[in-house]
Amino acid sequence: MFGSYDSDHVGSDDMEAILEFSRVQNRGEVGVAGPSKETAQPSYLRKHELSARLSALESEIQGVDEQVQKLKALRQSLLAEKQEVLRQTQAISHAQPATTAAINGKGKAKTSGTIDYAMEFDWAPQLKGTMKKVFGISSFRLCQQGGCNANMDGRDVVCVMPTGGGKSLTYQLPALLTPGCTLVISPLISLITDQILHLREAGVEAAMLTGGTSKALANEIQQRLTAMASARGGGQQGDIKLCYVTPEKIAKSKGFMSLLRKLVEGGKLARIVIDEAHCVSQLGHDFRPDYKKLSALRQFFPHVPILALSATCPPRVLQDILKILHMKPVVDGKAAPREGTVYFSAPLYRKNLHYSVVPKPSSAKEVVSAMSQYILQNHEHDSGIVYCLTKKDAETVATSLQDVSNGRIRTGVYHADVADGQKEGLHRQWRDGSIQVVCATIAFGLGIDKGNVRFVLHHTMSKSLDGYYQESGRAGRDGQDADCLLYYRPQDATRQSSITCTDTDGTAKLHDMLRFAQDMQECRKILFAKYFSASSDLSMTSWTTEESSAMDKCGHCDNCTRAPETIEHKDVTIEAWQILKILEAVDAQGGRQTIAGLSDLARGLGGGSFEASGKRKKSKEKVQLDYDAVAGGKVGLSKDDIETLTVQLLVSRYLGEAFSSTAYTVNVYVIPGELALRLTRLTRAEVVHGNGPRIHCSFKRQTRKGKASAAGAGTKRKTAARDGGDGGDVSVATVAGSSRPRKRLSLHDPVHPESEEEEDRHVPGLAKKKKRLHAEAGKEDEEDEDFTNAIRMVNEAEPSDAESDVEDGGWEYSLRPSKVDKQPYIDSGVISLSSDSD
Ligand SMILES: Nc1ncnc2c1ncn2[C@@H]1O[C@H](COP(=O)(O)OP(=O)(O)OP(=O)(O)O)[C@@H](O)[C@H]1O
Repeated sequence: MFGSYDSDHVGSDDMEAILEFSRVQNRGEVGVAGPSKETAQPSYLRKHELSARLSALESEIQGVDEQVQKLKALRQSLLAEKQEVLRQTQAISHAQPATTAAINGKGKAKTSGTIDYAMEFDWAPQLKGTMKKVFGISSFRLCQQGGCNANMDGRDVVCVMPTGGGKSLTYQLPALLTPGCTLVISPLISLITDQILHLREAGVEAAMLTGGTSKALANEIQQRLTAMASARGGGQQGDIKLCYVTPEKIAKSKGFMSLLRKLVEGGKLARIVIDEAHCVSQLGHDFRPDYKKLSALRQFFPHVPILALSATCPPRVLQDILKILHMKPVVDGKAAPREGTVYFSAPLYRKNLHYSVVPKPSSAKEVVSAMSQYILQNHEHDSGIVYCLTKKDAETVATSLQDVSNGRIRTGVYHADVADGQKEGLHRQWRDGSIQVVCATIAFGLGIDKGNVRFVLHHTMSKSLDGYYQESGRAGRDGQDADCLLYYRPQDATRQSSITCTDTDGTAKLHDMLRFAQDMQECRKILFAKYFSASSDLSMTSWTTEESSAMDKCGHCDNCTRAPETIEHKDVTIEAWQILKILEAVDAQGGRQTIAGLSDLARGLGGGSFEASGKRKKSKEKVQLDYDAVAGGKVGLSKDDIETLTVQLLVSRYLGEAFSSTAYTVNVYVIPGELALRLTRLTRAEVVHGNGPRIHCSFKRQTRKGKASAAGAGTKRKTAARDGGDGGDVSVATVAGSSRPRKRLSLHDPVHPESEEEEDRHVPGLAKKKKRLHAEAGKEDEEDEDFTNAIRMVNEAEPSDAESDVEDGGWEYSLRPSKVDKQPYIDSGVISLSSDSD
């Protein structure tokens, strides 16, 4: 070692080092490892040695890193293989391949190599046994059996069933029969809470992890899931069979994702259920950004089956769901090849729901009396819901219903401002029957799972037909008969308009709702079918059932069973022309009219004058309307008929709306619409001679022998449908869902004089008549005052309703979008406009 030095290059430093080295050697310390080495070794040697050690270590670490990478890759592939083996094991132990199934007579193959999941499989006894034992349900409905079978077979599934159809069972039942935990992603905490409540009542181990779960409880649940993940073998006592989370948990919690990974690695994540799956798609109206992030699930856990559930899923939304969730194209659930997402859909039409639109009296008291009478006479001991427009309405209706029925109807209130504890209490009492009727805003419903709701009344119509379908759909979820009554009066159009006015899409939707409410001819089922096929590209076949095609009448809604003499369908082109002319004159003077105000003015109430103000006048002044010059006389229709016609003209664009907002209110006025000129450019004589478009409208009429009772509507329909009759007035009817005879019910349909002339006959004496008209005008002014207050109230209440009706403010539940640019969907409705003579 010493000799290896080149003496020519030895300097004084080196010499010192050499001497030092010799001294150390003499002490026999060279090569001795230990603390003294560092000081003893010459620094140049130490440098060399350390650098050699460093590179050796680095190279070793690099080698280890490479091995770690390789081992990680090996682990991943082993895990994937394990998942596949688990899946196959499950499939082999449960599903019958088509050929075997055919031999067994179960799960018969429709065509070679495909599986009919709608048939019975080997696990049928367990499915049915558990369904009965745990959920108390004896038979499957719609596509539940198919959904369960495909789920049990470890397939990816998309299941589209109407609201209340029973989608939950399609995953809850398989969750109980397969090892591991089923993860359910659901949009609302209230919905999750309700499901958990039900499952626990049924003795099922279910848990929820949401932003609202306390830290202690979340820790406990996570520990239980971790223990499940690492436990060997199949199910253990106390395993969490269903774990519900909101999409935010998946999108934002890394800890939860790593917990899921552990479950997957332990083979304990049985399936992932995505409820309200249409929320992943931006093409759907209910898009939620956090739902979109669910796409990560398939990327992270490629072998865990996914079940996507929705109440309505138009084709383009379905395609989007499949793409975002990385699911394969759909295959028919009744002839499914081994590859692909098994697809099931059930008709949207629910034949146990009996729809009626009933006239809504003009005074608030009368509305509540009508409802009370309806409930006591048709559903005295049944549970129901009354949907109201505002929180204030819900409270008032609840109190008044209880008062007017002398406490026989026990009511509760539910809206966004009700404290959580109270909501839970209400829920409990409603379920156990101590509260009979819940008066609520739209905050109540999504996820409210009470099967035996026998009636849903709408105190004010919904703001869209989607909303109405969904809200009314909360009736009869147990499949038994239930009534859906919409209390409608044209003035409610204004109340709703004041809320939806900022949104063009909202206005279009409201007009669709109004067309439905005003229609007194077309079957309600067909109206729904047409609307949904036009607004959501949903095939009409969604409304086809085993018994009838989409375009067959239901035979039991109000329009199918209406006695012909209870409506009058007539040509009202002249009256429409008059209304438009009067409005034109008002508009020319800078005046404004509400629906109610226009109706009064058209009939000559208030002395036939109107307030001219606005931009064109400096101050408010009364202008006397010259009826003969402007419109060839007053309009000879009753107040209600004019309002009905006004709404028809509104939804068919002969009239438009103008809004004027103050800090607290939005006032809604009717103005000449884009089509108004089609009529107003003509003279009265031309219209009389049949020039221009013709306008027909249906009006409710009372019969002499009996009255078209709101209270008896559902019953009458059912009797008619059963007897194959025409739904004519009957004196004895039966209660929904029973054959118990019931007394004929009284009417809440307000008396409508058909014209001033007829009114004259009923009220002899002009002075008397004038007195009454003025009194009426005064009363109506009062109503307007109330109405303005109501709008004020709406505007105060609605924003918070809208925000807090649903969790995670800003997200509002509705079934599907509607296309703004679509033309009105009703082609045979109340109004018919013919331009042949134009
Ligand atoms: N086969 C069945 N027979 C009788 N009742 C059933 C059946 N399946 C489910 N139900 C009941 O129907 C009701 C609605 O079920 P579920 O909550 O699953 O509906 P859903 O399709 O999820 O509705 P939504 O879309 O409104 O949430 C529940 O009360 C449930 O117990």
